[in-house]
Amino acid sequence: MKKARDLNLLLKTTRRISSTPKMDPSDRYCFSPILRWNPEVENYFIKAYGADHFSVISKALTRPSSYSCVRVNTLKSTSDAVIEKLLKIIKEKGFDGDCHGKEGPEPDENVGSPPEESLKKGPIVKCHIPGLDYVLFVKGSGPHVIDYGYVPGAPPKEVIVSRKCAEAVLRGAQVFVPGVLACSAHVEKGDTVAVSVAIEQRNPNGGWASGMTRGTVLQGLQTDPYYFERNGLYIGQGTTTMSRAGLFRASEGIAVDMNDRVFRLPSFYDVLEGEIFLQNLPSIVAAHALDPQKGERILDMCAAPGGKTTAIAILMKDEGELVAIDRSHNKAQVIQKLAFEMSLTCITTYKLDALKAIRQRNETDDINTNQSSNSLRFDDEKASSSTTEGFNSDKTCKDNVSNAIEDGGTYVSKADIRKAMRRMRNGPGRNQCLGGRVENSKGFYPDSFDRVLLDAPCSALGLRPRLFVGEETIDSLKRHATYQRRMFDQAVKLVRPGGVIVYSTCTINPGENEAVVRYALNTYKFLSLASQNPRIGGPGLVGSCEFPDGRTEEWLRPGEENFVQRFDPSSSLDTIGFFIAKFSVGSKDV
Ligand SMILES: C[S@@+](CC[C@H](N)C(=O)[O-])C[C@H]1O[C@@H](n2cnc3c(N)ncnc32)[C@H](O)[C@@H]1O
Repeated sequence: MKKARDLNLLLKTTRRISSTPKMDPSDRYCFSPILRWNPEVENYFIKAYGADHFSVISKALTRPSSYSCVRVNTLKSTSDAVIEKLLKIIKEKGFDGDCHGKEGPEPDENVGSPPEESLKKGPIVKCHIPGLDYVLFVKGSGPHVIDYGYVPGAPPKEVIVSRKCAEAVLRGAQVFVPGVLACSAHVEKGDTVAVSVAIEQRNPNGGWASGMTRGTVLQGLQTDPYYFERNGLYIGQGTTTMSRAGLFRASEGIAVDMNDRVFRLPSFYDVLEGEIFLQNLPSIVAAHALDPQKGERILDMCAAPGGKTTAIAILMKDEGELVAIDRSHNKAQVIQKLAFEMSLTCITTYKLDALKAIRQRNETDDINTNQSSNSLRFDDEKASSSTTEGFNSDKTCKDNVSNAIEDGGTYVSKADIRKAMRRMRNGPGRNQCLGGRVENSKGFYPDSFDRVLLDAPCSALGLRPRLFVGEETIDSLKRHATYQRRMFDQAVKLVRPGGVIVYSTCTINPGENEAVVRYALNTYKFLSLASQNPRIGGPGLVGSCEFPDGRTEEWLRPGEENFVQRFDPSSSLDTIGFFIAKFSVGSKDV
């Protein structure tokens, strides 16, 4: 009876509806997004994975993993202590950590495949991979069918948010004012609203746009523009913190306080700061693959926000020198702050373009040195990190400056000494952050690192949840790969013979993964693929792909596939899409 009535409603609607598949209006509230790809990119991925597998990957990308992965700072705490604290937080504050007083969900057996069978035993378990018992999995659940209070003819009040906002909400965030695009008429502060997402649609000139004007008034009826585009795109229910007028007048703040989301994942934002770090499992595995050792000099070439940097520092037991660079000053500050919070002192952070990371041996501008590794340590790091320790006399400053010079065994100009003393006296100034000032660097000498991690900027086509990926074209994917090769060239120069390079990305694109490995092996005969520990990802792609323009992209050759790790978002590990390759560096004379 209800179905017949709803069908009648459907039939009464406009021309637009006749081209839309008919569905029960209440079905529109079941979360079932379809990822839209650029057609050429879709064809390319279908060639790589096969149509069926690619469709499963595509679907997995629209959902978050069914668990959160927490890395314990073992220099400050233990897994057991953290489990105890997190369980207490969940009990006191509710599962989303937002103090709504909600109970955590009962373990739900139908939420995909968690990484460990043992997740069924409770909401938090230790990772069973040998050496990774400091990694904790906190179980989430979903997709849930939320009762939005749909009544035919009297639809629930609604808020439509931007796609980026929705992706964040699915990961546990609130709806912030800038993310709100449209809202029902007569919404008041404290109203319960159904939250859905406006996703980019193809427009007549071939581009993509959500086409929604901010401030649109929704009736919630099928005559609303965008009504049908949002079938299956409802992401949760929340309470408005302001009226409709306020939502579009304000420029910041929480707009909708989410009460329920289609995926319930623990949000440990701002919880146990310095003691834990929320990080994807493959990223932690990448730090292990690098196999950093105490006392070594290691470079993290694209380090912000510092997730892998801090994981590496902990594996080094905070002994040695870990140089973390990022092109963006603000992002480099985030690394510095994180290192400070985690009490990691072996990390030196610089703002530096990795493409200009090589410093020639004859460069003498303001520092002369005959040793390769520590030349920038005094002026960039020691002086500034000392600043945070609160030196208050010129004598102390001078002593520290002198010690720093002696430590590094380098010549430092008087101007540098004056600058360092000023910094120590004055404390943090402009551009400084918790953890000290982030300096620019002039680069590093060739062969000056034992190990290099190149966690390259990429198309990020492995990150989850993604609700739209149509912006990536074959050309844009090619540009990412070109950039990665140029970065790899720098990594090869900076690592010493006998050293190690780990290359990683968070994309499923073989052009940025296997094809970069092929480039590396073809170009640098002294590189060889090395085995990784742990190895929990799947094998790499072997073969090649021909593009319509005649270009051929070569991937791995038989025998190479088991040296790399490919994390498939649709696999039972239920991680983001990720790729890791490890290279041993032989003698560069060959
Ligand atoms: C994939 S993210 C790195 C994530 C990081 N490794 C982590 O685990 O937290 C890539 C980073 O590369 C940085 N980046 C992009 N181009 C760069 C360049 N030319 N030099 C240095 N950093 C660059 C970006 O600012 C971004 O922070």
